[in-house]
Amino acid sequence: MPAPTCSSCHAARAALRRPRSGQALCGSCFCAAFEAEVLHTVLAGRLLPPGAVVAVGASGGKDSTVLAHVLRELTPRLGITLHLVAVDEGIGGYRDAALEAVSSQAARWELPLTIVAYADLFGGWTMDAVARSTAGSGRSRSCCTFCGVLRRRALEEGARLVGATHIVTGHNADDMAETVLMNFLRGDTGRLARGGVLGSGGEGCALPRCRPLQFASQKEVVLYAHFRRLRYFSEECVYAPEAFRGHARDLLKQLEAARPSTVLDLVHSAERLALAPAARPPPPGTCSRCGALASHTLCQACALLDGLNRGLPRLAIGKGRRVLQAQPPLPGNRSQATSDPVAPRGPCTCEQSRDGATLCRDGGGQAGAPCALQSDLSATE
Ligand SMILES: Nc1ncnc2c1ncn2[C@@H]1O[C@H](COP(=O)(O)OP(=O)(O)OP(=O)(O)O)[C@@H](O)[C@H]1O
Repeated sequence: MPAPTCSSCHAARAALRRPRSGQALCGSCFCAAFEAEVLHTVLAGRLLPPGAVVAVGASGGKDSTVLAHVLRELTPRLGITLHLVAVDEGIGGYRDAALEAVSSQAARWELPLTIVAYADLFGGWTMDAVARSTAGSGRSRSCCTFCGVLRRRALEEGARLVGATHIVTGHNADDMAETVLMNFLRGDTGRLARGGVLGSGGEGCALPRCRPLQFASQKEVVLYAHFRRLRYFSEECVYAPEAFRGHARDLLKQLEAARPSTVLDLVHSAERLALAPAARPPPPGTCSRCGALASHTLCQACALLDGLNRGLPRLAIGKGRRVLQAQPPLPGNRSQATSDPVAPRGPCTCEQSRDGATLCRDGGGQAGAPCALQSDLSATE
């Protein structure tokens, strides 16, 4: 049976049925509709005002490739300037190839590109070093936690470096739905409360950031890249298989098979979610070390770096963080981002007391008190 005619231009043969509406469209009408929807998201949400200098978080993957391309198409309508900012996390066998993809995109599209590296920003720490430090081997389940927090900080630093007024990332509807599901599964009400908003207005000293592809499904992002013939890097990060996100993704796929609107329904649920007053997180303050927005004394990035530099990497995750906050600060400065490289310390040396309770010599606990590192490890495994 021949393909139906495009229901928009009524001239070309339809090349796809839109997953969300079932509408039969040709490739160019689909791309035009996709771009119009992103434009609507940006304008309706007042995400990027005319004159904005926008740092696009460019990973070389499909989402940020599509985001950069669409925004470049929309630049005349929006009156914005684009600058690609790529973060080199220091992940051997993965990021180098992705950065090559970003560099060739920047050259092809004639967009300025700036690359910032964890090693330079975070006192010598690369993600491979963090992974070795957290697990004693090359892999760790908490890698994505560290990487997510540090990448957010690195993107902020990179955006400031290029004089950006706004940051955009390529998170799509599927990414958002996974995050909502994960926050539900973890009972993380604080993140649930923030999860649905299209972007942050730049509280504290942070630059405003937003996700213009938040309502675009992953399938449509891939279709757009296909019809626009965009080349991108598609390998999975070497640490991703260990992440909890993978379980949320699998669950979402099953739910979507039974109910195709699951992804967008979850995104919209998060938008409308209102927490009971007692469950609302306290208003954030500022990090005592770097001045970034923080719900504790230290922001997440400074707390993680502090834990790493003390040789107690997991102390900054979960309950151990409270113990870490009580520690006198290590000599450091703004986010420790520009501090001299600090050699990673060895693992905590705990000992067993006579009554069998674990005592800690440098795990952050008081003499004779249970080791905070030990209890934190069990909380996060
Ligand atoms: N190394 C990086 N440098 C700059 N921005 C990044 C980097 N990694 C991720 N981002 C930004 O964060 C967004 C979400 O990244 P994440 O890896 O969680 O999802 P993804 O679906 O794989 O995205 P992508 O397909 O763009 O790689 C990306 O679209 C990009 O905008």
